[in-house]
Amino acid sequence: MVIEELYEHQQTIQKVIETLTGDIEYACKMITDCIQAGNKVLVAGNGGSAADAQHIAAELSGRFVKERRALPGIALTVDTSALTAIANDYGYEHVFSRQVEALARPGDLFIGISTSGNSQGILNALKSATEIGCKTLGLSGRDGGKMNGICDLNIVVPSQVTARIQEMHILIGHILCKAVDDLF
Ligand SMILES: O=C(CO)[C@@H](O)[C@H](O)[C@H](O)[C@H](O)COP(=O)(O)O
Ligand SMILES: [Zn+2]
Repeated sequence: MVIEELYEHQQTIQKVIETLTGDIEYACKMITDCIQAGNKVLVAGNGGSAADAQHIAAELSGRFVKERRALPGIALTVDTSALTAIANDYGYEHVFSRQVEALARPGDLFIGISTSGNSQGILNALKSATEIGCKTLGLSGRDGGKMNGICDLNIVVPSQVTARIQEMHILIGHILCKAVDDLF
């Protein structure tokens, strides 16, 4: 079992190298352009992707590798009062979009993470972010789901396996953070 899991990860990373290098380079430009212009990065996802959202945001406000100034990254998964109130009063599918409407400004970058590309809360947040005038980056998998066509860029990890998709998402997240480090 162990070697099969490791090989599956290796095969997925090989496919990412072959098919997504250009997309990842473009995403690096999206995040560096955003921060360089004085705007902020908002990130959201569910379950394992919530952890990824927090991980990426923390690399910005804290640090990734290099010693540099604090940079504006916010995960929309951490305020349990906002999450529970919005879910309770409006429905779970609004937990991220409502926070986007409260916090996002034109020029900000919203990163929505969903391995299926179909989680309604992420889809709603991408739509709200677009309406506000944010740039939108999707990190998805499988066939990209409904995130196709509603993001400025939807990076679709070529795998059907949630775990492998998540592993590629955090790798891509770290590459985005490296691009930011290289600039600041
Ligand atoms: O981490 C895992 C599975 O590896 C789970 O917690 C997973 O993230 C959850 O089932 C999510 O609700 C899946 O949502 P999504 O990736 O399709 O948007
Ligand atoms: Zn997981």
